[in-house]
Amino acid sequence: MANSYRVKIAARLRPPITNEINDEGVQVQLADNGVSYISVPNPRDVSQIFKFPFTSCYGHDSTQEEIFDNDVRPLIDIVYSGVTVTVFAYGVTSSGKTHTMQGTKTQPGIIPRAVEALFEKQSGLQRYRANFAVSYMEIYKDEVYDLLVDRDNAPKLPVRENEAGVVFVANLTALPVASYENFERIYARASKHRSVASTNLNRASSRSHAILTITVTISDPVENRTLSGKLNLVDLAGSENNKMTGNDPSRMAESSAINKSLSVLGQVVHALNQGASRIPYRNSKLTRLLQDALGGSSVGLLICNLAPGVKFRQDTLNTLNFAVRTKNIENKPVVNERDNRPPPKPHFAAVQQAPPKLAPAVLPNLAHNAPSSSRPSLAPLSRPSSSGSSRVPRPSIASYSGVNRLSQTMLPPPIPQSQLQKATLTLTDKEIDERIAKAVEAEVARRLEERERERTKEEAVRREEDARRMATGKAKEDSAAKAAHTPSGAATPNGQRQIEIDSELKKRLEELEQKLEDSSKEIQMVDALSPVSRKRTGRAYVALARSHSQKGNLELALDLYRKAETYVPDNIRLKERIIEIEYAVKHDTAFHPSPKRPKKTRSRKKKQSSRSDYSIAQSDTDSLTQAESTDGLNSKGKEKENFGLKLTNAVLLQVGSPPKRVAADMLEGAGTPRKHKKGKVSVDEDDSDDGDWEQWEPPAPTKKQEVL
Ligand SMILES: Nc1ncnc2c1ncn2[C@@H]1O[C@H](COP(=O)(O)OP(=O)(O)OP(=O)(O)O)[C@@H](O)[C@H]1O
Repeated sequence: MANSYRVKIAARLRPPITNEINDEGVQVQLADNGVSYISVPNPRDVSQIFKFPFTSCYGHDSTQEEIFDNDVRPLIDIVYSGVTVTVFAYGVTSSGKTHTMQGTKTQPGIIPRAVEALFEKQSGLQRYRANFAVSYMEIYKDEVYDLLVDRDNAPKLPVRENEAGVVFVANLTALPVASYENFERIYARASKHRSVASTNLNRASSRSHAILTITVTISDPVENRTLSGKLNLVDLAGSENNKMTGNDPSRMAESSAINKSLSVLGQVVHALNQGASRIPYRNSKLTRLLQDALGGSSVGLLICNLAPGVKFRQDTLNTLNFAVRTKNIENKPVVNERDNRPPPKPHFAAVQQAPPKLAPAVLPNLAHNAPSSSRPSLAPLSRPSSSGSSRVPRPSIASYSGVNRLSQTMLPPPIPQSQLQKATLTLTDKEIDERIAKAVEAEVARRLEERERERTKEEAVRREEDARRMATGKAKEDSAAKAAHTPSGAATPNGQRQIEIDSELKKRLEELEQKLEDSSKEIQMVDALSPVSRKRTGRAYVALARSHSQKGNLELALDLYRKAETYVPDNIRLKERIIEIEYAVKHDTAFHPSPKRPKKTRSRKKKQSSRSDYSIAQSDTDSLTQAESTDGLNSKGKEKENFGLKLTNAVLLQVGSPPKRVAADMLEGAGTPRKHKKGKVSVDEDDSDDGDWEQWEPPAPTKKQEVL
């Protein structure tokens, strides 16, 4: 669950201005416990004093700098952390809202100071880059206008909500800002567009609510991520008592709109405090646009401007009551972060990924005034290592007629839900790795279990066979008879050599099997991910299956062929082989592989060149070729008898006595050696020849190739 942060309240009492009597009706006090409060006498019983304690209370002698440094400067770092911050000035007309937010040339207010501080921070960045864009709008008589365009042509702008529930102003201008001076020019020009009129209480009374938004886009080129922070600076129009303002009909229409929107603002705050199920944000454009600051996902600071004196006492009490209710509102700030890296390829281990939630911002305790010197670095706010990025900010500013103009808002812009979900589903490399590692662990465990079962089975078969031989007492005779039937038997030097080769073959195959079983997680991971690796693993299984089929362990061979099939499910030759062995197992008949296809020229050449390196005689190779080409076609007799040996020789041609390097490669690699040049073996990365599986030669690894 996201952390909750209350809207912070600061109260500022302005000094008396021309013709105002300083009756000290409203005062800023400091309690014994160090807490400051605003004291206002009860209008009905002046002996009774109402006290309104706030974290920050500023008296009439407070300076612009003081307020900014205490309450606003700490928010600059929060903006740089990708969070939206909203500062709004609230109070009766002429209470000093515009003075506090905008200020004057000699006494600049929060807006120019904040922008200056944003640029200051930008100049100190090293690894990161920060870009700014400004938009400025006013809500006049409940209509939104763009203050960055010529006022005469400014159309009413619609307030919309995207599928993610984000409220935005369509077609609002966003101008990139390169420097503070650049901003000053834009802001000065735009401020002239704001609706201002003279009233009895204020000769330059704002007739609208003004919302200035600075969007700060912070890019991290190393991690290829973007943070998008926003600073909304809101100068509300003041509530008005038409009797006091002496408004004419046209001012009264404005006043009515102002009072209505402020009344809805009060209702929203009240509903939030009551925990109401429906918050009336939609009842005015002001509250719709401030939705994120009130019970939403931004950090809020409300500055209550107070006018001095008994004359404004009731307005002051209204303002302070509003402030008291507002300070109970809880927001859940989130970090607006975008991951710009290309989305990872879909992977079986990532398929089940649950959509990550918005990353809540972990903010410093804003209830305390942070000293200006203790400003944190670029990303001062610890963000939970969420599995995905949080709200996706609006895309970069598009250029239009020399002015960057697009859907811009004080809040993030519309984003198609599908796009939003895609962005939030993105996994980090680390998460993918973890998932893969888990999946591989499970796969390795499964294989080991399977292998154990096979071993037990094999053991049982061997014991059964031994027992049978012991029982008949013919074990020796059988052995002798077998030797007698073998053309290159043990009695001859060739026979002795054959036994050595057989034993070497057995050893190497066992090693190969063992390597298959004991493959490291990373290798298994590549197997799982790469089609080439799958093919190679399939081939390794085929080689093992074949060696077992040669030994007569057809059931085990069948199992291995089936395993191979899981890696290469589309291999027709393999499917045929499985059917053949299944038939042989089912009907308890000898296994006769179907005839081999004629070899390709390239393959024959390669074979021949390899042969010269091997210690097996050319005649053996020839007899193998002959046997392979006629298997299943010749009469079963003699051919059948020699079948096992010939196939054994076939394997020996591949595994038996190759040059040292090839032999080592064969036991370690899973690719297919293609060319032998100056004693080196190279491997085609992607072997598209799926058909001739029985011709598989154990491979040599490339640099990046996995080792089985
Ligand atoms: N702290 C202050 N120090 C000196 N003068 C101030 C201060 N605050 C406000 N004033 C002055 O009081 C007058 C009214 O202030 P301002 O226009 O800022 O009020 P406002 O709340 O914005 O009014 P409105 O809602 O009508 O726009 C201005 O002349 C302004 O210069």
